Amino acid sequence: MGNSFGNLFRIHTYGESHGKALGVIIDGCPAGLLIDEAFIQSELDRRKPGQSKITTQRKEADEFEIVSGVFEGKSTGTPISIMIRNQDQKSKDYSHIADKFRPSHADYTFQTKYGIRDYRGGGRSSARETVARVAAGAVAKLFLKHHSISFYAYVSQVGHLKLDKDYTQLDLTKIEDNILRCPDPEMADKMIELIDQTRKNRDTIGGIVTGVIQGVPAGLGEPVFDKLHAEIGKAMLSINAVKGFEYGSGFEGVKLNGSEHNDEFYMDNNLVKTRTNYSGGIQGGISNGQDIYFNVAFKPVATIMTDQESINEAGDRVTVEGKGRHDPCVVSRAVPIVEAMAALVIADYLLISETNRI
Ligand SMILES: C=C(O[C@@H]1CC(C(=O)O)=C[C@@H](OP(=O)(O)O)[C@H]1O)C(=O)O
Repeated sequence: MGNSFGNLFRIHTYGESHGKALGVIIDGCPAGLLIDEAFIQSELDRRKPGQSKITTQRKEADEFEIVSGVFEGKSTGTPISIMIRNQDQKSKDYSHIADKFRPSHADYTFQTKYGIRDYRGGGRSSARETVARVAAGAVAKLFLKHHSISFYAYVSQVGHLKLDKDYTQLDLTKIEDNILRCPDPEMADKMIELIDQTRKNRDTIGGIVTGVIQGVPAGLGEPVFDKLHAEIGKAMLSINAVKGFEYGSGFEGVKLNGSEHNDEFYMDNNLVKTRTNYSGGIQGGISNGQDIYFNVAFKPVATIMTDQESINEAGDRVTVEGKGRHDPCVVSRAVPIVEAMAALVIADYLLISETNRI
């Protein structure tokens, strides 16, 4: 359990941070899809470690190998397996925590659940697992391009520094213009400086990634337990370090009255539209054709470069040294991960929606 995601467009990921390789098996991708390998690599490059001064300095090319499911450049309808080999593990950085529990990491809970754990780089609990999700998400995006569905994500907050514009007021073509992936250049500079200063202080900081999905037709989503926003929420909350999810008006919406919050319908030629979009493109758990937008909150990375008090497996009081190569803030590399998880949900729900009616 727990290593698979999705129903009809279904992924199964495998691998550990310091093992031989990580990867994904995608089951249910429709046949005949042109598998653009350059696009998959460009998506992996957006997530890979070592890409800037505000990320971990572990150097991984994250080049991939398609092992199955593709013939003459197209999907065959059989499971697509994509593998990414690890190259730059430094497992000795982790020998000091072999029997210690790092504060706010997954060490204690993995040890308690399984009675054994690969402590090297956090093993399976490492955010390196998300390389497999981004590879699968790239395939989902290729499929969804045929349906004119597009995905954007960007950094909207770092620590207390928050954009005061929403996605409709920002130029989303500017997201990749800076190492942080924040479309407001002035704010990006301030946020990068804050992350860099935090890194120099041997500490870490959190932030928010905003996601936007455009072009989703009305009618995607299941009515009761598998509401579209519930599935997007699960997808986002399954990403390492995520502590919060909200969509549409979210938590701020409680400040409005119904008279302000209701999204009035109108006809724009033959298209049904709403004058506002507090619903975030989903009503009754089903997409209504308007933009879907949401926020994902990432905690400060648990590994800090200072000593911390903790306990070992025997329950003795110990000091955990802060060392190794880690991200001072994950949000810049989380942007493609958020897009990938959103694409996986929409690909899955699009296929499900085709089974809803005769
Ligand atoms: C390698 C990646 O990020 C890693 C995520 C991570 C963790 O504990 O989550 C710990 C570090 O790995 P290591 O100490 O093994 O070098 C990060 O560099 C990646 O995302 O590809």
